[in-house]
This record gives sequence, C-alpha cells and structure tokens, in this order.
Amino acid sequence: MPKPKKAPATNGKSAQASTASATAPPASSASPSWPPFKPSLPITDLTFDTLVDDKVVVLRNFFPKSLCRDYVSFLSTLPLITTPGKPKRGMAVRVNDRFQIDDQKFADRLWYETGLKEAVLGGGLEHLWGGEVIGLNPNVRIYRYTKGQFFDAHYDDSNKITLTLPPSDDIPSPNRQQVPAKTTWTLLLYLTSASEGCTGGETVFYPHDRQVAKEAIAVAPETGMLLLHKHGNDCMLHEGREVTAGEKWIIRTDLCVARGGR
Ligand SMILES: O=C(O)CCC(=O)C(=O)O
Ligand SMILES: [Fe+2]
Repeated sequence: MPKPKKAPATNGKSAQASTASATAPPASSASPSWPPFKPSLPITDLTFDTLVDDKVVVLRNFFPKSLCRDYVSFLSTLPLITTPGKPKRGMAVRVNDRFQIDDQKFADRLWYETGLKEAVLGGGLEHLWGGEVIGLNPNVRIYRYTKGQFFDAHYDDSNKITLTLPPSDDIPSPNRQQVPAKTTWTLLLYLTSASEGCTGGETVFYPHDRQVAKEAIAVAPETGMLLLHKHGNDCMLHEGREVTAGEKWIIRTDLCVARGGR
C-alpha cells in the first residue's frame, strides 16, 4: 500500500486543527453506550508528571489497561469515518479514522467520575490552566490510526463554547446551568501503545515552532496515559507521528475554563 503523502503546512504558516474543519466528518447525534468505568477510578494516585514546563503534563495509569481494552472493543463498533487526506487550505493533513460527538454527559463522567477534577484542581498546577476549570469540552473525539496514518504538524485552537453544568447544591436538579466557557488545554487519553502492538504514533512537540528532528519532543503512547497540552495562543507546534504497526486509539477532548466572571 502506498504511504499517504505528507503535505507541508500551507500559507508559509503551520496549519490549524480546528474542531470545525471542513476535513472533519460531521458530529454524530445519538449518545453511544460508553462502557462503565470499572474498576472504579482512579486506580492510583493521580499525580501530574511534567514533560515540558508549563506546556505538557501527563497522568499515567489514568485508565487501567483492562478498561482501555474494554474501550477499544467498544469504540471499534462505532461508525468511524476516515478523514480525507486532502485538507482545506490552512488545515493540517490528517489521515485517521474518527468519530465525533457532542456528549456533555460523557465529558462530565470523564471529569467527575475519574479523579481528573481533583487532580486538575488540587494537583498544584492550577495556575497553568488559564482560568477556573469548570469541566471538559462536550465535543468528544475518538481517533483510530492504523498503519500509515498520522496527523501532520499543526496548532490546536482555543474554542469558545457553552458548557452545561450538572445540577449542584446551589442549582438543584433538574436545572442545569449554561456557562460561557473556552477551551485552554487539549486532553488526549491513549488507549493503546507498544504493549498492544502499536508502534510509531508518538505525539511530537516542537518547542521552537519548527518541525526539525533535533528539537522534537516525542511522547510515545502509553496505555491509559492522559496527556494535557496547552493550546490556543501558546500552543506548541505538534503532530501525531505515523503509526507503523498496530492501532493507536485516542480519546480527545479539552479542558474548559469559565469565560468572564461567574
Ligand atoms: O494523535 C496525536 O498524537 C495528536 C492528536 C492531535 O494533535 C489533536 O487531536 O489535535
Ligand atoms: Fe493537536
């Protein structure tokens, strides 16, 4: 099979990976029956490791391997759509299979039922997030990369959205509060790695905005690892390197902070 051609970023600038890119398939509407978080989470103390100061941090073993396996089996049943390799002008070339859905309930489960909220709000990195983190982007994306697939170098945009917060003590059920928010950090949850036969597929960051090998900071997928990287104006140029064997599976969403006062 011929290797997909990697096109350079256009316009002399590097490409964006907008969530509303014309290269992205439309979001699905019916909420999937996401598997339960079993065993209950977190399975370990969630402590951030910093890979790039103020820009890239990870939580290892965020999902146990068994749960990653359950998710990969389940996600394989979803109607993934292969993104075309020919992007709209200014968009990064990405070749992967993708499923996208607006699912506030699942985003809330990832935020409230995994220990993530406590790690983000109480882990000592609160100054990094760009405001008061109130949850995760309901725009949940699933990526599968098989042999030869990749996501070329790009920057992730910050997006303005409205978060629907679950009922709280202040706002009793069934009322849910609509809060203006914006995304500030990309969240990638790796469900496979070399231990499942996936080789290549590193997420690579270029701190000096040049796609040169000697400056590359390559993060190899680790099963169950959650990675956060700063996006918007301070986003580092980054790519998802070509997968050379096996399958790389990722769940992608974003950290969201409140816009304006609350
Ligand atoms: O697949 C990867 O490693 C990177 C994904 C990415 O950059 C994105 O979702 O914007
Ligand atoms: Fe990205």
